Parts: sequence; C-alpha cells; structure tokens
Amino acid sequence: ERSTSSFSYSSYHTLEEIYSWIDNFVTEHSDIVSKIQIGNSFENRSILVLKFSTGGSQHPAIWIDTGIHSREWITHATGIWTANKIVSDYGKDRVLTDILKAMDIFIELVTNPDGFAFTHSMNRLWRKNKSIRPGIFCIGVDLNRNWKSGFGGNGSNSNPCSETYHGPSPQSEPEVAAIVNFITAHGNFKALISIHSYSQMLMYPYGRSLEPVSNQRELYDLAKDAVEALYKVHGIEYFFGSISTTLYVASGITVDWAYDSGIKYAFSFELRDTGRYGFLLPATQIIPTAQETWMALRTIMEHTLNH
Ligand SMILES: O=C(CO)C[C@@H](Cc1ccccc1)C(=O)O
Ligand SMILES: [Zn+2]
Repeated sequence: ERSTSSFSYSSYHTLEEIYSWIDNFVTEHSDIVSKIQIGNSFENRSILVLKFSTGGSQHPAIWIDTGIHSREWITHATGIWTANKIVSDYGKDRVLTDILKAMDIFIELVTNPDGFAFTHSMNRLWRKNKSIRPGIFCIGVDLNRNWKSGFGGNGSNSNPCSETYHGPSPQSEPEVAAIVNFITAHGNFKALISIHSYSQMLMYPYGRSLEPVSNQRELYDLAKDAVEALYKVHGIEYFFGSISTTLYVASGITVDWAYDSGIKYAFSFELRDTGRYGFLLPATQIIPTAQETWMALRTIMEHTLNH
C-alpha cells in the first residue's frame, strides 16, 4: 500500500516491509524527512538512514541506530515508532521543535540488514552480520565489536565462530565502515545513541575499560534524568552507568568509537525486558516500550541541544 496510515506500529515487520515503509514515510513527510543510502551490506542490501532536518547546512547532529544486532527486533520497531513520533510532534512539542530548529536527527533503522533478513528466513536468534571469508568456516562478525576503539580487546573474541567475533580488522565490515565514513565526513555530530535489547539499561562509555570518561559525572547525571523520564511513563525501571561497570567489559563497540571521535554524548540502550521474553518480546509491548524510550531519548537530545 502506498501510505503509512495502514502500517501497524504495534507489529514486527520484515526487511521489505520496513524499506517500503521508509519510502512511503519520506514521501509523506518530504518537508522534514529525507532518505540517505550510506552504503551496502555484505550481501549487497542498501544501508539506509533517515534524516530529519528543518534546513540549514551541517546543523549539529544527533545519531540514533537500531538493529545492529539483528535478533533485537524491539529496537527496529522502537526506531520506526520514534521516527513517526518526531514528525507527529514537530511543531507541537516545544522541546522537540527547539531541537529540530537547531539540530538534525539521523536514524538508521536497520543497521544489520543481512542479519535481520536472516532472522526472518532462517534463524530468529541470529546476532551478527552475514560476512564470509575464505578459509573461515563460521559466518558473521559482531558489529558491536568491529569498531576501531579498543578493537580486539577484552570482551571481544578472535574466534570467527563466537557470537562476539570482532572480525579480521577494525571496520572490516561494510555495515560499520558505512557509519564511520558517514559520521566522519559529516564532522558535526554531537550525540550518538546505539539501541540494543534486552536488559533495561542506559549506558555510556567506556566498555573497553573501567576507566571513567572525562565527562563521566555529566553522563551519569544525564542518564539518571533520562531513566527517570522513562520510568514516569509506564513504571519500568532501568539501571544506568558506564558499560564496563554496569554490564561487562566489551571492546570495539560503537559508543567507545563515537566518544573517542569527539562525540561526548554517546549512549547505548538495552530495551525491555529483563529476560522473561528476552529477544522474543511480544508485539504488544512495542508501543509501550517505544513511548517510554522516547522520553529518555528526548531528555538526552534536549541536554545535547543545551550544552
Ligand atoms: O547485545 C547485547 C544483548 O544482545 C548486549 C550488548 C551489550 C553492550 C551494549 C552496548 C555496548 C557494549 C555492550 C553487547 O554485548 O553487544
Ligand atoms: Zn545487542
């Protein structure tokens, strides 16, 4: 169908349905949204980013990615709902309107398209991308271990059969290289938010070490405010703190690269739930999860605008 009005935001969708929704969404909101192809995946699918902008050139920008781990379906669904929330609330929500008057927002909804397609076709719990290399007999690299910052360190694995295999070299994976090239070329990103599931946590760098980042106190206070805003919506409780102290040591991760590239507001979410359903979160929880996550995202974006 040619419109997003018949799209169900309370259901999970296939890659084709999401890409079709993106085209309809951009057509219907062409005054504020555009579609950018930042590259191609290993299996040659388009890697797409939605740009929300009210004009200007090279506005300071905010990056949000969902679905870097393909089995984490609640994250793509939350990203789609969030994209629609932005166009619905622009001009009505004073905080969002102020953000978009001054900043651009970029959302990459399907950060691992090959893995996502595979979760629909063959293996619902697939996490990695689908890269293959001569002489290696397991498939895929963990795209949240393939970044340059701390590459190959503790909390990543050199075994290609591991779920946290870091790949042969930093940014070896086209899905990671596309983001690095895009953000580096843009040169004016102020915040990056990489969304995972599950555990109900809001975290900031570093993952690679227990060493606190220079603005650790600011990130702690901002994370505290964000999880309080989240809690007020449906009473869901999140832990928060640095990745290495809140969850575990992990190296070569998105937010450590972002932080080391000068993006001082770098966060990773772990959305619902805490393990009852895990990656198989029922679709009935999509909208409630997206609603509460929005309030945390809005808090982080407002802080970025004002600092
Ligand atoms: O995907 C996860 C759950 O599927 C856990 C995430 C935890 C994490 C999230 C962000 C940064 C570093 C680690 C991971 O190990 O990459
Ligand atoms: Zn994940």
